[in-house]
Amino acid sequence: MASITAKPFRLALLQLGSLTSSKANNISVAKRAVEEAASSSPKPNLIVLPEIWNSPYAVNAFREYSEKIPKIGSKNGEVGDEGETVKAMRQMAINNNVWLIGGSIPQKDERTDEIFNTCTVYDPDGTLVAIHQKVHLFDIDIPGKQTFKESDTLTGGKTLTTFVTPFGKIGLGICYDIRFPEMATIAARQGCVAMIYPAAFNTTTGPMHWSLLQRGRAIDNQIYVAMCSPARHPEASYQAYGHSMVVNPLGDILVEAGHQPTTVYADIDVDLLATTRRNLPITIQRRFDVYPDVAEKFL
Ligand SMILES: NC(=O)CCC(=O)C(=O)O
Repeated sequence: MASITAKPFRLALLQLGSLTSSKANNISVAKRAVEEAASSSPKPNLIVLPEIWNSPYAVNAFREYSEKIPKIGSKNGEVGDEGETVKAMRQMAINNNVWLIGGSIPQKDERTDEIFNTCTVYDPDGTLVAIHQKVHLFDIDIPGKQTFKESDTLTGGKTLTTFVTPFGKIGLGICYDIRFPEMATIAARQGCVAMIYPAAFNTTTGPMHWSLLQRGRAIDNQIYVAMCSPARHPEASYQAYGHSMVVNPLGDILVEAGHQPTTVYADIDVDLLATTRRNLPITIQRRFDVYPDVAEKFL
């Protein structure tokens, strides 16, 4: 297990409301919410947007709203042909001097013509520091309740994603990815202090599993877990659950939104990781002689 190096930090989850079919509107909504969160006191270090916030969450919309995303390491002003949402997110990070997990947006790979559900992360200089393409596509059919098939238009990503900040290493997943516990376990064993998932559960699966999944991932791995959802929108074809949430390594819910537009904040106390791991020493009691270390090939 990699050791954890981290400092206390403050997290803000933006549960955006007033999202429409206008990308320009959605960018303005996000920009305002980032400004408001960044000007709150104490100022958050890391701000998170929800899943697919610049486009309707609908399989037939993803291609139309998709954008080109430049390479990791690309800097502000260096890239001429990046999409308008990426440009806007860089500016949000720079203008507010914060780290920004840009939720997710539909990404077009111009080389292969594939569309991905993609999260980008920016440092306070606007440098693109991480890209996570949703690995597990949300294909479910609960008759009479919830049917969705991302794979109709999206392609699944093939890599796991972590990034390093001055306050610690963070693991990324997107929504349905949380149902696959290996991702969080690998991130924890690579030294991540938190797994953060831009997300959009719905009114069927949200009440069933939203909170349990986060608490489970947190307790199993003794890390912080956060999910950031859009607010519910009565006119949308997909009813997002809301309830943006942060859970600590003991599985306690630190903060939970309702379903209305709001921003929730949580202070990440890194000492609690060490205390939890000392008091419940599962990280040093694993029996890799009985089962292999799932993280080994990624370390
Ligand atoms: N956008 C998603 O991946 C939704 C996942 C979801 O609702 C679930 O229950 O899992």
